[in-house]
Amino acid sequence: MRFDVITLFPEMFSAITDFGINRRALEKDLYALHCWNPRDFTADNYRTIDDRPYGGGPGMVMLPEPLLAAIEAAKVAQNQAGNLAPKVIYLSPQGQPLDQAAVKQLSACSGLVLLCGRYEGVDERVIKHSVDVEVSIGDYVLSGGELGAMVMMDSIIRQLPGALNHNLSAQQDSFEDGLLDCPHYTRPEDYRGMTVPDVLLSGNHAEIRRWRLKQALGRTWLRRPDLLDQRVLSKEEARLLSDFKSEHIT
Ligand SMILES: NC(=O)c1ccc(NCc2cccc(O)c2)nc1
Repeated sequence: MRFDVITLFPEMFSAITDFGINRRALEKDLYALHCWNPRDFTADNYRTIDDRPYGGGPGMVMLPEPLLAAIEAAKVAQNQAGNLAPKVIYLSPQGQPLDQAAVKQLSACSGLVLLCGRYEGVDERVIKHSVDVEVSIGDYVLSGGELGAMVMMDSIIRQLPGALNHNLSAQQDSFEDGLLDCPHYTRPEDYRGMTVPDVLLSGNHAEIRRWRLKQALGRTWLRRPDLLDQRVLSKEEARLLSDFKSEHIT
């Protein structure tokens, strides 16, 4: 996976390249990251990348020329890396909400160009001319698209084969199967009188799997019933959830 990011602040991306799973994945060549700064694609001495909005109003809008030139340069680099039609994604509050299903789809791409806006956003003609899909990481406004890009990149990198030290099929991440995650425990068995559920100490892996699935279903029912609406339950899951409900003391 090759990421080409258009950003005024390339240094921000050390937040994912320098730490943990994302750092190891970079070192293992599971992905590559190249940042392009629109300021390097300006023609004036002040390296101007924004201007006031037509129609008035507060704030500034990013100029189309430097952005389109940076996107073109990124696309050429993607082409040279063998990715002939990289998807161009614009991070904005106006985008379609990012969810795990979208993350899985995006992780199948070989190259992505991520456009990070600042100020009030980019000139609309950039979106019309060069953006394939607009994506939002949530219903709130950030100072720029960079954190959204890093959130998206982190979730995609985790999907790349070899990124997680245990294979993904065993990985019951939240949302991996459309449910919230079950509770997790580690040492000590008794922490200030709070003990670990016996089943987890039993070594009975079938029972442990059932307990974890029941807890994930129950939690999803209690905290995010909307996720259950979108999910067909197996017979076993339906039974476990109804057991959880009947045992749940409100
Ligand atoms: N929810 C998000 O994914 C998100 C993305 C970017 C962003 N800020 C830069 C920006 C970009 C475009 C328009 C705009 O109004 C603000 N804030 C939040």
